[in-house]
Parts: sequence; C-alpha cells; structure tokens
Amino acid sequence: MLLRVMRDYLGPYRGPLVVLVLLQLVGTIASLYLPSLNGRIIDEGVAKGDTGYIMSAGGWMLAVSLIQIAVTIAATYLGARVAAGVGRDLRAGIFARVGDFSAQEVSRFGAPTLISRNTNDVTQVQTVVFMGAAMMVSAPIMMVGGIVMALREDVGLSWLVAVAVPLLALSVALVIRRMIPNFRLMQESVDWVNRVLREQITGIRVVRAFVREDHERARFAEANTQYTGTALAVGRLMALVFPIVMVIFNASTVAVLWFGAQRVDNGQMQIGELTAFMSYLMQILMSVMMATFMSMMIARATVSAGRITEVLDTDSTVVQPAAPVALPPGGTSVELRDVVFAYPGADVPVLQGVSLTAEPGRTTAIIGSTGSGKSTLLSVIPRLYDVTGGAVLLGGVDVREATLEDVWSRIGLVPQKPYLFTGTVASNLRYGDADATDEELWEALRIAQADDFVRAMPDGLESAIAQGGTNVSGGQRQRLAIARALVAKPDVYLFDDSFSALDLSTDARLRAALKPVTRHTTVIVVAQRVSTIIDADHIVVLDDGAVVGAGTHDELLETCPTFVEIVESQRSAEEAAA
Ligand SMILES: Nc1ncnc2c1ncn2[C@@H]1O[C@H](COP(=O)(O)OP(=O)(O)OP(=O)(O)O)[C@@H](O)[C@H]1O
Repeated sequence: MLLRVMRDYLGPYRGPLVVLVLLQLVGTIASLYLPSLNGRIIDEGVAKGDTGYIMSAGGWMLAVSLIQIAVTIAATYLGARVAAGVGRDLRAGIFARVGDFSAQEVSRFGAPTLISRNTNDVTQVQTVVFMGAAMMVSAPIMMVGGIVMALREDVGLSWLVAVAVPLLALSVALVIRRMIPNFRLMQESVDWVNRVLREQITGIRVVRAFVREDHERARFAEANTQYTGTALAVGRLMALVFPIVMVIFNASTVAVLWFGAQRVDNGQMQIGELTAFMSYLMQILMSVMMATFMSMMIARATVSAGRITEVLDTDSTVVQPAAPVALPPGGTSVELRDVVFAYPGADVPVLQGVSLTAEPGRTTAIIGSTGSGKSTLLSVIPRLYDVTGGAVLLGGVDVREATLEDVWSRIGLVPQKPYLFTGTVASNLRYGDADATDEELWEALRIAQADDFVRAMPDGLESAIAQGGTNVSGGQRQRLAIARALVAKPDVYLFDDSFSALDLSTDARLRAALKPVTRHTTVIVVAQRVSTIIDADHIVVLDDGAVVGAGTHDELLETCPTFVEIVESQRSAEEAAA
C-alpha cells in the first residue's frame, strides 16, 4: 500500500529526490570521514606534538564539517518540501475522489473517517516521506561505510561490531513489533473521537434539550480513553526503546575502551585509531537505530496508506458514460420509467416501479406519507443515486447516458435539509451562477420571499452566513436555498419539501411569485402539506414507494383513497388546531 502511494505520489518529485540522494551521499561521506580525521590528529598531531599537522588537519576537518552542515540543511529543506508536496497532493487526490463520490459512497465511509483519512493519515505518510528523505539513503550508507571505516581502523575489534549491531537491531525490532498492532487501532480511535465530537457539535441543541450532556460526555470519554490507551501503549513501548539503546551504546563504549586499551597497551593499535573506531561504532549503531525507527514509521504509515488507498480506490457508483449523449436544448421534461430503487444492503426497494412524466411549464407535485420514498424519488433524478431498475430520462435522454455536468446544469435542487456554506448571502447565492449580478440576486430573493429579511440583515447581501447556515432560521435557510436555485436558472426545479418551514401565507406568496419564472421550466414539488400543491397541474400520490394515484387535486379526491385520507387527516388536524 505504502509502496503504491509512494510510487504514485513521489513520481512528480523525481528531480528533487535525485538531488536529495546526492546531498545525503555527500553528507554521509563527510560524517564518515570526520572520525578518521580526528584519529589522525590525535595520532599524528597530538601524540607527536606536530602543531602544523593539527592546524592543517583541523582546518580540513572544519571544511568537511561546514560541507556536512550545508548539505544537511539543504537536504532537510528539500525533504520537507517534498514531504509537504506529497501531503498536499494526497489531500488533493482524496478531496477530488470524495468529490466524485455519490451519496452512497459518502454514507458508506461516513464523514468523520473521510476527514481523518484526509488529515491524520496523510500526516503519517507525509512524516515518513520526510524521515525517509533524511534517513533512507544515509542510514544504510552510514552503516556499511561505518563498518568499512571501522575495519580500516582496526580489524581486531571488529567482533564488537558483529555483537553490538545485531543485539541492538534485534532488541529494538522486538519492541517495535509489539507497537505495530496498535497503529491500526490508533487510527480507528481517531475516527471514533472525530465521530463522537462531530455528532455532539452538530447535535448540541438536542443534547442540551434532552439534558444528555452526561451521557454524551461518557460517550466521548469512552472514545477518548481508547485513543489515550492506545497512545499510552505505544508510548510505553517507545519509552523502552531509549534505555535499551543507551545500555547497548554505553556497553559498547565500555567494551571498545576495555578491549581497545589492551590492544593499545600491546602496541597493536594507536589512541587515535581507538577514538575513531569508537566513533564509527557509534555511527553504525546510530544508523541501525535510525533504520529500525524508520521501519516503525513505515509500519504506521502503511496502515495510513491502506486507509488512504481504500478511499482512492473506491469508484463512485455513479459513473460518467463512455460515449455521452448531449441533452437536447430548450425545455427539459423529466420522465421516470418503471423506476425501482433499493438502498445498498436493503432487501426491500424504496421505489417500486414508479412511472411519471413532468413536462416543462407544468408543476408536478409528489405527495405521500412520511417514509413513502418522496425524497428518494427526487434524488434519483440528478443521479445522487442511480436507479436499480427502470430509467430516468431528461428531455428524452437517459440520465446515465449524459455527462453528470450536463445533467446537473439542467437541474436546480432544493434539498429537504438545505445546506449553506460559510461566507455571505451573496457568495451562497452565487453558487447557482458565479456571474450573477446583485440585481439578479435581489430578484431571486424577492421571488423566494427572502428579500425582506436579507435587507434587514446588517450588511444585506454581504451579511455573513455561518457554516451550514446556522445563523439564520430554518425557514430563512429554506428561502435562501430556493433563491440559490433560482439564480442558477435551471430547466428543472426539484423542491424537496422546501416550503415546509414557511407559514401558509409566505408559502402561498412564494408559489405565486414562482409561477411567472417557471412558465417554461419543469417543476417537481415534494410536499407534505396539501395546501402547497393544491393548484399543481399534476399530483402523484406515493405510498410505500409505489404510485397509487395521479391527476389533479379534484380528480384525486374522486379516484384516490390514499389522497383523500391525507387530505382528511390534514383537515382534521387543522380543525383540531382551530
Ligand atoms: N440513505 C439511506 N439509506 C437507507 N435507507 C434510506 C436512506 N434514506 C432513506 N431511506 C429509507 O427509504 C425510505 C424512504 O425515505 P425517503 O426519505 O425517500 O421518504 P420521504 O417520503 O421523503 O419521507 P419524508 O416525507 O419523511 O421526508 C425510508 O423508509 C427510509 O428509511
């Protein structure tokens, strides 16, 4: 998984990566050269009292150190740039893929995990790229180079390398191996914490209204405790690594001094060579440690890369056609032909053979009891979901044969729960048409019966809208969403219970104002209230996902018992209220 992500996303950085490898090469060679120089200074300069040699070798050492510093800075800078670039590209890739998802894929994953995959998981991969840029090349070179250089200093002590290196590698690897199972749990805990937090923030009013703060606090604590527990488990193992490393480092130093001193005493080795040997052993052990750490980071990033590729590899169930057919220009009729639709995993279809035709210039209403499938019916028209049987036709063309852009540009959907974006009234309305003039926005607001309250807002069109539109009332949000659809001037309007939060007189005024602008467009209105659709040209009655009646209001009163039932239940509710 990680390899695939690396191959796909490091590709564009081939140039900087080559430079990075060269820089690391130079830096590592410089590091390997320094202990040997130091040893020479001791043996040739200090021991023999040759100040000239000390000065010249010291100067050389200084120059090598400066080169090492310069290349390390450059490599770190370049590594950080590549890592940040890979992070940016991955986030953009996930964002683009999620943008293509249909409602089905979004609900399959759920928003919290998609967010943590695009943030936390990408950070894991980004970290491994950064660490890799710093260590991937230098650690093995340092290890092999260190061994060669150490042997050059003294072969007699080489058995120490043969003992210390595997000992360190093995003990650190054992600890790290125990960390690995925690990594998946850690990412899943992040998802869990995000999910609970998100639910609490969005549902804060419900939580307060039902005095469920304690319950919610406990729910969050549970998620938080699991996350903390896993992080602590990893932390505890991590805490083990440092003492192990230090014990092996220090024991190696003592061993080098112990056995080296004997060799110096016997005249088999010089003090400088001993110092150099010790430095090389440290460098070797350091590189082993870096390599083991790197493998830990890789294990963690592999889990994250798996979670990322799961998103990247998920294809939207709503696909673009291979050979798209252009929708005919002009008025666009909507036809549902024997439409069957079942939500994924559900046994019973929500829509069962629904057929209806909505013509331009006419208002088609859909009414039915709650849960009868009205919203589902609207969502298959713009391909938020694809039908599982039958077909939806726009202007006589199957929506699956036209490009999604073509379909969406014809349709203005006002969802049951309209969403407004952080920004201003104007920026939200211009979602419909980025080039709309202020006059056009005011006209849309006037029709949507929203001009009065927008005018009363402190900055008019430039008044701020909070995320989700939470700083306006439900009814205001609905009217702004209607205005947004009006600004787009689509061929087909789909109003999903969009008038439900309006009082009866605003509802009536809005419908009257809509009439002239929808003279040539197809309008489909889903409604609960009979009064909203009383003057629709065509009313379709839905019951349990099937059409049980169709016609005008008066016709249905004669022919459709379900419609009569709805009318009567609403009338008796009104009478009871009066
Ligand atoms: N995303 C979903 N996944 C699975 N089942 C769903 C989903 N959305 C809706 N349903 C089911 O489909 C059925 C029809 O829902 P739909 O929202 O279309 O009804 P509706 O007539 O618009 O209801 P209301 O008037 O209350 O909005 C319901 O039984 C519901 O449980």
